Amino acid sequence: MSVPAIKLNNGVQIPAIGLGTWQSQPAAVVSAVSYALKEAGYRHIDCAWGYNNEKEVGEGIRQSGVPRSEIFITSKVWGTYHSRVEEALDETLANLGTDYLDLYLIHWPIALNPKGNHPAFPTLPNGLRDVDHSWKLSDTWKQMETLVKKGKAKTIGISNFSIKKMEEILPSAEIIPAVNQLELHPYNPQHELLAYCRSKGIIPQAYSPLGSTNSPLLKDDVVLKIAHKHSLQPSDVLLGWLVVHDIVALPKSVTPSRIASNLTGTITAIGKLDKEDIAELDGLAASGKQKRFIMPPWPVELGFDNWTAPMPQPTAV
Ligand SMILES: NC(=O)C1=CN([C@@H]2O[C@H](COP(=O)(O)OP(=O)(O)OC[C@H]3O[C@@H](n4cnc5c(N)ncnc54)[C@H](OP(=O)(O)O)[C@@H]3O)[C@@H](O)[C@H]2O)C=CC1
Ligand SMILES: O=C[C@H](O)[C@@H](O)[C@@H](O)[C@H](O)C(=O)O
Repeated sequence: MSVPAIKLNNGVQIPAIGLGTWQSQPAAVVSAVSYALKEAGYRHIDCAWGYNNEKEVGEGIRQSGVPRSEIFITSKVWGTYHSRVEEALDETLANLGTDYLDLYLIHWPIALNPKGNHPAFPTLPNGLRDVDHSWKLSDTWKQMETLVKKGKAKTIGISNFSIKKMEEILPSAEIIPAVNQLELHPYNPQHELLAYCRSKGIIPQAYSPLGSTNSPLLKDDVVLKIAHKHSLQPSDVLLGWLVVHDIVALPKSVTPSRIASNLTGTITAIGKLDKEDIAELDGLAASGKQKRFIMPPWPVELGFDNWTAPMPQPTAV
């Protein structure tokens, strides 16, 4: 079985399907990663310092016995480390037990106070996340670029960047981000943002491709109809739709049968989905189903369409 790959703007090939690890419990993620690599044929794992399970992901990689050189590993720098990106990467490399990453991303375009009241989620007395409003994103990107020069990250990219946020780093960037990891699925296709990414040579990666926790998109009537038409599973339809669009899909699972089918089913779906299916899925959000599932309470304007998360209200003084 050969997993399709997508060529990035630096010539590196990225496997189009990767295993997500957010909210995978530490014990479960060891076996999920090991199973994905050794038994199911995955060669791409998506991690983050902020997931608090990178040591266990590293253990899963070791237990798989698959050589490091065959695996594409992504991680992400968390907001409290925007002023010390190399320190964050060094922690991630130590956690994973490797000396380089294939891809390193800025997790969110928001710097958090590194000296705040929590190492990952510092808050102000009013309960809002403690954002460093004076920090320039272009300075975070400069630090990312040095990691490529040092060989610690083969490729660098961004995550959760709207057009507005990309425009804060692109004018001074020496290296154009290779990817932008975004919430992408038929309920949140972000057509305009993707067109902008493509125009800059930035490949989109889809997080929460099944709708995140408990995979709500698997129950969508159109997805079920298309699955039935081609004798596919709904997950195959959702993941296949992404890969057909040259979008990297990152389904998370700790369940062996799902880990396996998310790879094999996607490959089958790529060959079966027809133009009509793709067009119907492309238009689902516009038909009234637009929905985002991941909207952390950032107390800043991110510049995304359809971002309806309520801002926490500061307490009155
Ligand atoms: N950059 C960012 O800010 C973000 C990045 N991500 C990345 O994207 C990955 C995927 O997104 P995530 O939000 O985890 O959600 P997903 O859309 O991948 O959905 C995960 C859920 O779907 C279930 N599931 C997986 N496969 C199947 C299947 N074939 N049939 C039925 N249920 C299934 C999982 O259950 P179970 O595990 O129990 O099998 C889990 O409950 C993350 O793990 C992370 O790596 C995610 C969010 C934000
Ligand atoms: O990658 C996964 C997500 O971005 C996750 O890290 C955030 O949503 C985080 O839980 C938050 O509350 O900000």
